[in-house]
Amino acid sequence: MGVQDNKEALITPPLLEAKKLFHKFDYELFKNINLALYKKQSIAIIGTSGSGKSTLLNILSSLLKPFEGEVVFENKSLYDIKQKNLLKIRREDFGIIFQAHYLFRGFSANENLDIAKLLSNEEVDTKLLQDLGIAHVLKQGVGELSGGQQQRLSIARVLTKKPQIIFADEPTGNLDKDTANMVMDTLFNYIKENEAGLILVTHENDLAMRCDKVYKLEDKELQELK
Ligand SMILES: Nc1ncnc2c1ncn2[C@@H]1O[C@H](COP(=O)(O)OP(=O)(O)OP(=O)(O)O)[C@@H](O)[C@H]1O
Repeated sequence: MGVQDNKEALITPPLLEAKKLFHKFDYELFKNINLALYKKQSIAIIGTSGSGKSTLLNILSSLLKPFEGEVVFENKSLYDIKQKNLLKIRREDFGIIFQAHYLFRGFSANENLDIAKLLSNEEVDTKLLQDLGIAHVLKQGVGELSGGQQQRLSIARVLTKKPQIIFADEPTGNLDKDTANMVMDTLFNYIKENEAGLILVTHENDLAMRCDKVYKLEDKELQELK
């Protein structure tokens, strides 16, 4: 964050806030997790395999309820929001990009984007498709696309609905380094242009370091690295 952004952070409430999150399965996974995401800000979470990064992202994105603590969106705890409204937030405000992308395989790339267009009343941004390097494959069936092209199509679909917060779990996992950087550029541009925020889970330290803030999930707690 620049000086100007820091000033802004002081007067603008966070887009999303995690307060004292504690989660366990058969054993304690993490505790005392606090973080705040502001508009135009990107946060990376790194950590060894099994440290609980995906679980934390599931909690932050409302898909999983923590054992203790709360996630606050627009000044309200997610757990005080009625189910119907929570579904609306998930559909409209949260853009969730996971490793396994849920594209409709019997349909073309274009038809997959039409679905996002219909659900959100937003137009598909052709520049976005060019930036992601998939503008030329729109007529092809999803099954004919490479894994990396499918991944980028699923990112385009999520961005088309213009979410306020992008939650991305290894969004560049199938991509070579240059393409991964291109996808990250697109995500960074998106959050700046749309005053949105990004929370990224990744194994790639280089990609993480491109974010404004970097945390490591280690010894069951979030350590701030940047
Ligand atoms: N629903 C569940 N029930 C029980 N244990 C679970 C569940 N989900 C995850 N775990 C366990 O919690 C631990 C953390 O998993 P998680 O996927 O959050 O880690 P991660 O840091 O994202 O790992 P990776 O980098 O390998 O994807 C793992 O030991 C996993 O087996």
